[in-house]
Amino acid sequence: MNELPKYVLIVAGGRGLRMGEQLPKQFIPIAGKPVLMHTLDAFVRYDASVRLIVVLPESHQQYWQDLCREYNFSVPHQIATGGETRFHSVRNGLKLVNSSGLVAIHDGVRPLVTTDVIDACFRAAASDKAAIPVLPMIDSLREYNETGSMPVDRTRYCYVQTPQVFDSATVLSAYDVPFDECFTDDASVVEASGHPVTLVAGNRENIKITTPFDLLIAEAVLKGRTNI
Ligand SMILES: Nc1ccn([C@@H]2O[C@H](COP(=O)(O)OP(=O)(O)OP(=O)(O)O)[C@@H](O)[C@H]2O)c(=O)n1
Ligand SMILES: C[C@](O)(CO)[C@H](O)COP(=O)(O)O
Repeated sequence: MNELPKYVLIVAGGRGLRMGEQLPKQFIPIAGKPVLMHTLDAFVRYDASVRLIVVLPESHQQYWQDLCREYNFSVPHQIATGGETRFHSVRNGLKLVNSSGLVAIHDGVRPLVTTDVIDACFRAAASDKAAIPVLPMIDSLREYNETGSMPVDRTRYCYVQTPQVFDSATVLSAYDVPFDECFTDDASVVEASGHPVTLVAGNRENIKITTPFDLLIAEAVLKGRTNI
């Protein structure tokens, strides 16, 4: 892969309402440190030269600085301020991308992302300009209709994960638009700008911590990993 600068934009500007805790989930400690520190560590393990940008709620920026001191967390990173939705948080973070290169956008609450998945996404984006990790559906699927519901062909659908990696010019111009409710991830923004997105294999461990159950799973997986 040619050595373009690699930016990693970690979005952690949300409030974690579905977790039902006062403290936003990205700051909750699991397996010895806050979720967000595990996430940053995963990217540094992949490549220590990545340029990290972390998007945080304005209300918790001092809190994060205090946490970094408390945990002696010294991974270099820039801070951007979160917005009303994930889209707005990403857009704020992208303002700190100041040279051409590749930009990975990753949920701060996906701390179990593996080096293999990060590498596969960067490699695919280096050739295709836009790449995202996906997983096949495991369970049977049904679709609601007017009369009830009906089974659908699960092979036509997939789960979408992060990191979603893009050529910087492609993602910067894609995000220069007003917010649309259809923008549930970065791939949807880039595709709306007319650029196709390449799908690469994700990893089942790479869950997004959303509910208290996810926190238990994430902690168990982290504790089970022997190499960190
Ligand atoms: N305004 C927002 C909303 C979300 N995110 C981030 O986007 C990621 C995925 O979003 P989600 O899991 O939906 O997080 P929250 O919005 O915090 O959760 P909830 O929807 O339960 O409130 C998280 O790392 C979250 O911090 C963000 O940076 N800014
Ligand atoms: C970006 C994402 O992680 C892809 O699965 C997801 O869209 C994040 O937000 P959501 O609110 O949980 O859909």
